[in-house]
Amino acid sequence: MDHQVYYRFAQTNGVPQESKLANYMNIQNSSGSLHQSFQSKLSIEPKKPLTSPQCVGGTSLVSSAPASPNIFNSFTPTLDPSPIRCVSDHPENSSQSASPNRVSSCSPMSDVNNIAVAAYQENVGGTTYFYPTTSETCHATDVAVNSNLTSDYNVYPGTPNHITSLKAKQGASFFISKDLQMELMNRNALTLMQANQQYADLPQVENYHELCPLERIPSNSLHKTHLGYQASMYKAIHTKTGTPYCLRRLHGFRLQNAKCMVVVDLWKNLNHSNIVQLQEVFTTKAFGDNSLIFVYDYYPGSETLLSKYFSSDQPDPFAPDTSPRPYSHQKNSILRHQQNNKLPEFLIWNYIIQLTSALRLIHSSGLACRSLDPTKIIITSKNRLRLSCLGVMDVVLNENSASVNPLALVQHYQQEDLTALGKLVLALACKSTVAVQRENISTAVDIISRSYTSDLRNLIMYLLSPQQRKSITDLMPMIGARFYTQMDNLHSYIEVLEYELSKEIENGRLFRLMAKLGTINERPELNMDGAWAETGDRYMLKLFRDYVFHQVTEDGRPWVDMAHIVQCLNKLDAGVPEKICLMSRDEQSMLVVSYAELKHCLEQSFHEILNASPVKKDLIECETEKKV
Ligand SMILES: Nc1ncnc2c1ncn2[C@@H]1O[C@H](COP(=O)(O)OP(=O)(O)OP(=O)(O)O)[C@@H](O)[C@H]1O
Repeated sequence: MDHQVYYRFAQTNGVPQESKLANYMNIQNSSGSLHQSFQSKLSIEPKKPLTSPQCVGGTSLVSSAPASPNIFNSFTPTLDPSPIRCVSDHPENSSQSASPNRVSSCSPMSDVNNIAVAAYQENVGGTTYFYPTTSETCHATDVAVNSNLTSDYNVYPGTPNHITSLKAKQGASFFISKDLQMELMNRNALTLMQANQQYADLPQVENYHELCPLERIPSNSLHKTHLGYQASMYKAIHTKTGTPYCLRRLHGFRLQNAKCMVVVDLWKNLNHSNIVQLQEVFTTKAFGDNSLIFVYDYYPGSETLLSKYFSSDQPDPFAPDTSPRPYSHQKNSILRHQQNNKLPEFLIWNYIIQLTSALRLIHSSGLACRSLDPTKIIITSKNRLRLSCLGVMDVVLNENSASVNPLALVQHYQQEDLTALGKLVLALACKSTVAVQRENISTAVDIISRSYTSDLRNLIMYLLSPQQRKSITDLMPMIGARFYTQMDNLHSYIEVLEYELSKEIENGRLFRLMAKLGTINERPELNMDGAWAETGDRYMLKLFRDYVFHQVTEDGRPWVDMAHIVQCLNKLDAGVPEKICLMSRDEQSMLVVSYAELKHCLEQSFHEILNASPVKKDLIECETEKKV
């Protein structure tokens, strides 16, 4: 089959693009598809002109790679294998030396992001080549690496060394890791979750709608929690911002006075990574009663420490043994249970660090938690703990009477917090909530002395000792160097997340590019022009779309290669001077075109669409306005 090869430059108008811009050569190709044998035939082109350095504005991209049409072989994973050197403009370069072969009709390649690329053409053996003009060519001696030179495109920076081992484990990918993806998607799904039919009649409460219970709402009002008040939890969406929140409702609660709102304001200002932030507190009759609502940040997929570690499925080893077995027998079974189920010590210290960190802020703000309980601490992924019920006790008990010294009261509650922390750590170490009951404490401490370090035991003993006046700051030396381990783990995890994020930034960039391509390709009409998408610049982009996405093997089967797609899009985004060969669908014509030209076509065509569009929005608009 005969193919006509056209070298196209700048002349983007005219229908079709195959208007003869240059001489052509005929190439025999048996299959007609874009495959290697065809490519090898094309690479017979003389190398000399094609390897000449090409200067883009003040920056020269000196490439040793042949610029011959390269189809399958060009799918190497790097953007451009050639070394890229930044060359400053040299006065000598600006004088254009005329060459007999250079035709004055050569049109400078039009502005690509303000980068003018001029060109001349030359006929070698019947094939026309286009080169940058002398003014643009730069001598190697002029090369001066200018570190301040900024480009309008990003080059994929590779993977940081410390991530590579992890990457090797996970398997390199263009996308965010599967585990993280699943986790985030799961959270999204939970955030979008809607109440089923049973709760369809839940009202809108002030600015919060789409209420969805986070636990079964007990129909029995005798099911009391929170100091005698029935309580329920909902996810709700803020009507104005669309942000999800968590509402804790106390049923049938009448607020006597508004003094407690002073403390509420203190809680609202408390911001810490281990605290569920309180947003607001209000009363409502929307449920048909007097309800008190506490609005907190919503953390999808969280569960309480109680449900995570103290499952009711397993019998508690510390539960009173009614059988007539000797005490030693029960102690042995507790030991066995503890050995089989015990939490790793580093995890317990991890929790201690998080909880003490939150308590430190709370106490130093003149407040007390008062709900340090496994049911009021939520845990999300990566063992992140958060105190989830802050401020409720202060409002419900509302002890702001004149007779009470508020400072003394807070100090008392802070001491209670520390005792509660000791019990919590003991319960976690024994995996038993019954272990913290007064009669079990000595057995429990004995048990943990056998399983954990003396540091952990000492911390628990300190917190549970009734005599001393304790302080949260006393715990810091007890935690000691474990802080550094925790920090190191956190920093490593941040680096992993940043690496995952950087991949998605690249994907976002390519998505915007594809959004532009998709907006242009196959558009039925623009400004009453039904042939718009099939002519001029758009025709080039259509062929490019085929080149990127519709490659086939020699025998016509689809060739799906992500690396090829990503590489082509990256080169398009960068507008590199590398040329590719595009073929019309009827296989009668081929066009040799550079990515820089294609990028220009894309920008031009997209602008045409934007200019005709009444609404210019979101990503595409941002992207476009940034570049214009
Ligand atoms: N801020 C929050 N974001 C998301 N889910 C939360 C949040 N706070 C609590 N939850 C979830 O709501 C559910 C109920 O929480 P709650 O604090 O009422 O615990 P509980 O074990 O039911 O305690 P109680 O028996 O005292 O009501 C739990 O599954 C918990 O994980």
